[in-house]
Amino acid sequence: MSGATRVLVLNSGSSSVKYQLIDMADGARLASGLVERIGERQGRIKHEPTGHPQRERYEAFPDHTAALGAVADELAEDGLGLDSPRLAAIGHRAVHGGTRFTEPTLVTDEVVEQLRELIPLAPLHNPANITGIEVARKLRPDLPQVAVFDTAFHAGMPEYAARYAIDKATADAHQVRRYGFHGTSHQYVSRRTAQLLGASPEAVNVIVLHLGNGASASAVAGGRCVDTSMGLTPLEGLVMGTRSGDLDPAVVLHLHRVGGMSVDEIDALLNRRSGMLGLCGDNDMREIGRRMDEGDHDARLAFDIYVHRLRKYIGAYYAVLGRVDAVVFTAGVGENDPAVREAALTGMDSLGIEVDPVRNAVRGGSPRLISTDSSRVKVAVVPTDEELEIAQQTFAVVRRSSASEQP
Ligand SMILES: Nc1ncnc2c1ncn2[C@@H]1O[C@H](COP(=O)(O)OP(=O)(O)O)[C@@H](O)[C@H]1O
Ligand SMILES: CC(=O)OP(=O)(O)O
Ligand SMILES: [Mg+2]
Repeated sequence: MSGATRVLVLNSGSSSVKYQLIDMADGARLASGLVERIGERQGRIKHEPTGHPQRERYEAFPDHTAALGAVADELAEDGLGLDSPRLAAIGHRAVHGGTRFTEPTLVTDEVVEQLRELIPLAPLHNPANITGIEVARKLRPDLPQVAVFDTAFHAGMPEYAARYAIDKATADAHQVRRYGFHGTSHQYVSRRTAQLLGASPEAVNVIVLHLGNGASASAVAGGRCVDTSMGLTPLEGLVMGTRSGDLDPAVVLHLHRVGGMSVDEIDALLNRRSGMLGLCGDNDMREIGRRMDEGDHDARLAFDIYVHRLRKYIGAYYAVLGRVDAVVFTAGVGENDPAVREAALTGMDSLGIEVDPVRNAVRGGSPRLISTDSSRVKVAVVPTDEELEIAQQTFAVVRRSSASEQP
């Protein structure tokens, strides 16, 4: 591996692939990009070679194999192709690791098989992750591939937070427990927040609100996750773009028994046609904001439901942590939507949380405080970087395994 210090990270989602090529010798990002709308009539690839103009192309990517082929071609065009001897490894986001995977893991046939077995618990995510791994292994069979799991950061949650209050034997027989997701983001953002506060991660308690298409909250005490809002699958918790989040489990039984819906229909309803999309017909918060400005009632109500759920989790995790040093917003909505941030925290002065409206309105791409100077609890916006975190964890695995191979 001598001289090979670059890591390619692939974050394969249900209809997109995000990627970054990072040189771990100096942390330099050499290229990054995004393939969107895979499987649709027209997709898009946006490729940004660092220091050079970005390239954007519209074309159909029928599946993830085609999308990853396009990523490889774009990288090759900048002399950063997958055949480069400087590439040390490919790191993959893997969403559900079950009870088996709680650490970044070198990919083998057996690991892929286990990921396949976990598909029922992450139906929107694990299939795409597996395709990403398979394509990358075909392109560079000689290269270490590392899977970094969304569930890993939450694996150390106390058992009282991880267990559901159902019959113990049944839960154990089917590995029914709360796993939590977006862990790479919660880990990265909580650590970055500590840095922003000038403290060590061990010294701070933070509530992280990862609000993207999928959304989750976590309570992080001294660098360790003590509770998180997603559960057995990425369906529990906050209201999301297309997912319902929390509901009375009897809703499922009712829709089946009385509504006559099949289990698969209910699954599709709750995962793909609920959340903001189900409530108002749009799942993009930008569009919802525009509609609210025009006085649209459904958009307003959807926003209020979204915010109400968020406030409940903030209150709950405040109580779980006891002392909160910071509330931090991240991911697409959290980083870009001042209206959500303000609505989520308004009226919490008695909890020591005061948002500064001017700071909150400022747009920017770097970690920043948006609380007033007198706010006892700091409020921050910290852009997440799951790809950087995956690259670091991937490189650490590769270095460890090559060190252990030395005679
Ligand atoms: N400027 C913005 N204002 C409000 N919401 C935004 C803005 N930009 C992006 N978003 C929201 O972020 C979401 C995507 O977040 P992201 O973290 O990229 O999601 P994912 O990684 O789950 O695909 C979009 O669906 C949209 O709702
Ligand atoms: C786990 C999850 O919900 O991921 P995403 O937000 O990428 O959909
Ligand atoms: Mg995401």
